[in-house]
Formats: sequence, structure tokens, C-alpha cells
Amino acid sequence: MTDDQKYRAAEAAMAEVTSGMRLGLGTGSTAKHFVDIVGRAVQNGLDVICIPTSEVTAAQARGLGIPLTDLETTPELDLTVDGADELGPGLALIKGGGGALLREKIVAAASKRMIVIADQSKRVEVLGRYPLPIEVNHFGLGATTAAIGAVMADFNAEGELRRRLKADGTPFVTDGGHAILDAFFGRIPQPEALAKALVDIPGVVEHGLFIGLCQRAYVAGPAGVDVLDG
Ligand SMILES: O=C[C@H](O)[C@H](O)[C@H](O)COP(=O)(O)O
Repeated sequence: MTDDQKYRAAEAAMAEVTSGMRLGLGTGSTAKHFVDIVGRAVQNGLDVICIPTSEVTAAQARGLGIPLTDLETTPELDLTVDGADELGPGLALIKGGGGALLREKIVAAASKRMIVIADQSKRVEVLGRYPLPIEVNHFGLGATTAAIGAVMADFNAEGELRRRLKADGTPFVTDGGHAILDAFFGRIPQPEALAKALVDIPGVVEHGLFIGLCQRAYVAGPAGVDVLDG
């Protein structure tokens, strides 16, 4: 059911895609549907050039014959379509559940428009129930972890800070070669202030709060797809 909703959100977002566009391709189970749909459209003549937000998405896109470029050759994109882990008021997002937050944020920021596609379970009144992914440099990991812990205390976090592991128990490493810490806040009523506090910590490469980046969301539920504008 949820996967069907993810597909329908992805399908609805295709209304925004036209030939000639430079497109950012998101990462995750919802974005995967979008990439599949773009792949079929390319095979039927859609003329787009794309930048993937992860190695996984890049491999999927290559397999579908989607033409790819990079931000050196194409520093500005028309549109990025991506999933989200949480979608809050003002289309503020938590992203990075798949560990792709750094490339996703760079690509979204390089795009004239970013659109989120999601099933309705992602909508929240207050961000923070989903643990906030924070990408950190391996050098100084202990000190950076302690500094993030102090920020969590300042922001009344309800839970702990955990290093992300893979299913086999070894540390997760991002496409950029960094570690991920998952911060269990419970509630993030002031995402802007938290975002600023996190980027001020040396060793924090990026965090999963996407604020002011997303202009529209296609959110699918049992009754259809809602379009939310930020
Ligand atoms: O790092 C991963 C991305 O931010 C995903 O877009 C996010 O985790 C949502 O993924 P999914 O569509 O699988 O729920």
C-alpha cells in the first residue's frame, strides 16, 4: 500500500518534467520509482539531462539509459525531485535516512525548484520523530560526537545519538566517505536554530534538515495525491 502511494506520488511529479530540463534525481525507495518513470520516458523520447544524488541512483539511471552530467559541467538545474523522511510545516524536511543527505542538499541547492514526493506517513506537525541524520568527518569523531551531544541537550532532545551501522554491524560510510550519526530529538520545534547550531560544529559535514529548499510536495494517500506548496 505504502509502496503504491510512493509510486503514485512519483508519477504525479512527472507533470513538472518537460523536455530540455536539467534534472536532479533523488535517492531512496520513493525517488527510485521516479527514476524508473523518467527512464521509461527517456526511452520514449523525453530529452533530459540528469544529476544523481547517490551512487545507487547513478547506477539505476545508467541502467535505464538516462543521460547523466555533473555539477562541474552543469552547475544549475531546473528541477530536483526527491523523497523525504519527514515533511513538516513550511515544507521543512528531514532527509538522509538512506545516507545521501550531502549530495541531495548540494543538488537541491543547485536547482531552481525542488519537489518532494512522499506517501502520507511522512507528514508531521513537528519535525523530529524521525532521527536526524548528521554526516560527520571521521577525523575527530569523538569530539564532534560530544559537541553534537551538547547541542542535543540544549535543544531538549528526548533520545540518544547513535553512530549508524550497516545490517552486518559495521559502520555505515556515505558516498563522500564520512560517518553518519542519528540524533533522536523527538521534537524539533525550532529547526532553523538547530540547523545553525549544527553547522557551527567543526567536523559536521552536513545535516538532514532541509529548510527553505523545497517548493512543492506531492503527497499520496488512499484518496489520491495532494499537492502542497511551500
Ligand atoms: O538519504 C536518503 C534520502 O534522504 C531519502 O530521500 C529519504 O531517506 C527518503 O527515502 P524513502 O523514499 O526510501 O523513504
